[in-house]
Amino acid sequence: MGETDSFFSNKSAKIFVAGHRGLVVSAIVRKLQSLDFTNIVVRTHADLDLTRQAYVESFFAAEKPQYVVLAAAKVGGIHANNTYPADFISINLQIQTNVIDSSYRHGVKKILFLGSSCIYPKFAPQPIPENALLSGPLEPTNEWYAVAKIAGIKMCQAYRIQHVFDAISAMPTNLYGPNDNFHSDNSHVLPALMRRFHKAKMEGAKEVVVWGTGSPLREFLHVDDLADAVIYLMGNYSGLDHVNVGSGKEVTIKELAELVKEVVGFEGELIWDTSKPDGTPRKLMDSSKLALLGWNAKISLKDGLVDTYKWYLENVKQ
Ligand SMILES: NC(=O)C1=CN([C@@H]2O[C@H](COP(=O)(O)OP(=O)(O)OC[C@H]3O[C@@H](n4cnc5c(N)ncnc54)[C@H](OP(=O)(O)O)[C@@H]3O)[C@@H](O)[C@H]2O)C=CC1
Ligand SMILES: C[C@H]1O[C@H](OP(=O)(O)OP(=O)(O)OC[C@H]2O[C@@H](n3cnc4c(=O)[nH]c(N)nc43)[C@H](O)[C@@H]2O)[C@@H](O)[C@@H](O)C1=O
Repeated sequence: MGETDSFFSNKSAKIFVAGHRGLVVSAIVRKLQSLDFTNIVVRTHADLDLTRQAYVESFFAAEKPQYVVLAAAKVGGIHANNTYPADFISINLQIQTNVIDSSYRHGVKKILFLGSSCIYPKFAPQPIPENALLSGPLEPTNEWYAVAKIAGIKMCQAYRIQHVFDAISAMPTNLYGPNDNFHSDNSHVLPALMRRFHKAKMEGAKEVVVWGTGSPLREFLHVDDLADAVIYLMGNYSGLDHVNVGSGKEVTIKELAELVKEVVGFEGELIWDTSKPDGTPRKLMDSSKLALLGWNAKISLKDGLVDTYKWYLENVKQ
């Protein structure tokens, strides 16, 4: 354990990337393929339900992956988190417990667990350092998901301490890009607004409704940058503590809405629905630990939005 260069030296090592149709996993698979990794194992949710411990055990016994990236999860925006708290806590606890434990039991050399910036207290110091974890109350709209993710970090740490198992955790900020979830209500803000502005443009609507006050600040990272960071950490980090992964740039939701509106080419007005929750007021992460390890984000929000809208037009049924 602690040997960090072997990941890049064996391009035929078997890597299980859990959650393969998702935003993050599809980007990680693209990144691994671009680096000539040849033995990437994926399973659809229908083929392998990761909440079922016996199925997960059988899968690991049969496939014996050498590396695991765990990005399968129950994921959604502020409305989904607030509406389905039981799903967000129970599904995520089950998936991560099954996958981390089976990885250890079946001799996986290294696992990376993906958490989220929502693990931090609602009023954490800004930018948020890794050691702000468990220093205050969570944001109520996503505390169930956050508690599951915090348990994932602690499980990786506990297995490292007790079993000398190379389990690391990365905490991404709000992500976006190709293969995002563009659902009208359950998605995150960026794909939700892209879809709503596009629909309004096509229908010649004069107004688009945006949730909340527009004042919360969010940090966005393109999923290709996140995939690059994840692979970088697989090859260059083997520590007990989790690592923040952000772009270092934040915008208000109002600024984001104006930018998405411009990229999509919608020319009407924004109407703010203040009956909808704002969520946490600000969550800019301090990603200096990752910068010290040698990694920084490359894709600007404007370029990332243009790329994502192009993908949306080519791939999402209008
Ligand atoms: N998107 C974001 O802004 C952020 C995401 N993250 C984290 O990144 C990771 C990936 O998120 P993201 O790609 O956005 O999410 P997606 O919803 O796009 O992808 C998650 C994937 O997990 C699969 N999955 C869910 N439940 C199960 C299950 N029981 N068995 C097998 N597969 C399952 C989903 O399949 P299906 O759709 O069929 O259920 C889906 O393919 C998650 O850990 C998330 O917490 C962290 C910070 C921000
Ligand atoms: C990644 C992260 O994602 C979630 O937390 P969140 O950052 O609050 O995410 P969000 O993208 O849903 O909202 C951001 C802001 O945007 C506003 N907003 C405006 N209009 C729409 C809109 O149409 N849809 C949505 N979803 N939000 C909107 C919304 O009111 C809020 O102020 C959690 O799942 C959390 O667990 C998590 O990990």
